[in-house]
Amino acid sequence: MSPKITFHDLSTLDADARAGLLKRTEGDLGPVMEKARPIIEAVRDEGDAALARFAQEFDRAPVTADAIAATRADFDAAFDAVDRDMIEVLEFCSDNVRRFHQAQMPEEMWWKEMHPGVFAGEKVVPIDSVACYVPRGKGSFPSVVMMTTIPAVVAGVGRPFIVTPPGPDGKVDAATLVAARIAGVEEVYKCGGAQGVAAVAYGTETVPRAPKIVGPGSPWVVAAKRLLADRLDPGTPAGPSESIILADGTANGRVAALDLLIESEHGPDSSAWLVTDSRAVAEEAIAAIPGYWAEMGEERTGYSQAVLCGPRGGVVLAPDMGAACEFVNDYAPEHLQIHADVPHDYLGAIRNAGEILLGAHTPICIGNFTLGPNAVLPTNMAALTRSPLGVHDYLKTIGLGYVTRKGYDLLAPRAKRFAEYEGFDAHANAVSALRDRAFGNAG
Ligand SMILES: NC(=O)c1ccc[n+]([C@@H]2O[C@H](COP(=O)([O-])OP(=O)(O)OC[C@H]3O[C@@H](n4cnc5c(N)ncnc54)[C@H](O)[C@@H]3O)[C@@H](O)[C@H]2O)c1
Ligand SMILES: N[C@H](CO)Cc1c[nH]c[nH+]1
Ligand SMILES: [Zn+2]
Repeated sequence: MSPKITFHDLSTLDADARAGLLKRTEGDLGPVMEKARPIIEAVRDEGDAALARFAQEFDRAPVTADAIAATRADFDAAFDAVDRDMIEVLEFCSDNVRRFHQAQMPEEMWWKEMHPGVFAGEKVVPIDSVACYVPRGKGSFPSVVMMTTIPAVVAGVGRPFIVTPPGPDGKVDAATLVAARIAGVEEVYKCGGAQGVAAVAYGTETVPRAPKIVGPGSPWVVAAKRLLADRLDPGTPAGPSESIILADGTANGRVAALDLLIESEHGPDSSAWLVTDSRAVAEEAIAAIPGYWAEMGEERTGYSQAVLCGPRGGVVLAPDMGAACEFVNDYAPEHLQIHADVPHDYLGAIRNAGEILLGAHTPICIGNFTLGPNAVLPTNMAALTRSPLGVHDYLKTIGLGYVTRKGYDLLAPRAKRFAEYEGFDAHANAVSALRDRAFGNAG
């Protein structure tokens, strides 16, 4: 018999119980942080030797300290190992991801004439290097290679590279290497988890140090990013996957249930909710789920049941769609899909989500793999303030200014007045008569 799917009627919950539904596993990383600390210190002190030891211990992978980098031969062998149809899929999807991110690129430089002779603007520059974390614990993720490396290449990052756990054969997942070569990135290092993040933060004999790491990961990765945030930019927080399927009374509960299962199968630490104002849709979805579990493998079913029958997933019945949308906004899910005859009607009401996928023909897996927009999205409520991974994560802007003599005459007296108010003598002097004298002008 299938375990009981979690069900909450929002109209019966008090504020504390409602707030409890918003919680993710990332909110409680204390024990993982404690265990990640010595792993980080070992990598800092011992470099590649520690990476090899942790690969053997945590990944059961026979990796040695002199073989942390994937070789050209590994890449070539990967193209032989991956089926031709999968390579075609990787090429097709990579092309969509590339075209989306090319469209996202800002102008290299812009100027605005604020007043006659007063010019202000910005120059956009790629960062020098970046590490792309590609998970490999409860699956392999060539899609994450596409989502992290392609925007880096489009943005023009000088040295993008990949860190990823080795498999039990001591090798990098073959499709990960194929996706990397398609993206134009041929530097891949076999280190994952907290030790992979530490390798990037400190550098080892083999792994180059980088100022930034992007990409999703397990709590080990998230914890290490937090612990090392003063040494490297940890990018958008992207932890265990999470989703909300928002459905109104026009939705087909059986199809909504199929889509609810998508992100529930990532791991027992994921979160996945169906939120609807229709008791009929809720009941139809709950009735359909056991049949879908029967079509899944044992491991994925176990993860999905842990999520949908536990405290971080299931079905939420809202009194109306206004309340349902407000629940979504408070939750700020990584992935949101809207099941409704006219899904666009709800677009205006949603303020907080990593992505909004509209309609029953846009399931989250299409966004994960094939659509083009980035699927590395903010988790754990970071969507309240953060955006999906994109070219902007690999770019920085530098402010620009240029003032002619005519413009100077307009700005200088006001700068002087400001400097006097803030009490900065040199600031004031630099825009006083002293400047004219320094130029050698009379007066
Ligand atoms: N937000 C996104 O865009 C996105 C995309 C894909 C996956 N994800 C999420 O990323 C996560 C991937 O997790 P994963 O486990 O599959 O891969 P992972 O590579 O992130 O984590 C596996 C690594 O964790 C370390 N580890 C595991 N157990 C350990 C232990 N007991 N002690 C020390 N280290 C340990 C090991 O180094 C191992 O290689 C999932 O939670 C998934 O939901 C998110
Ligand atoms: N759902 C993940 C982001 O949360 C992306 C992904 C990759 N593979 C499967 N799913
Ligand atoms: Zn997914």
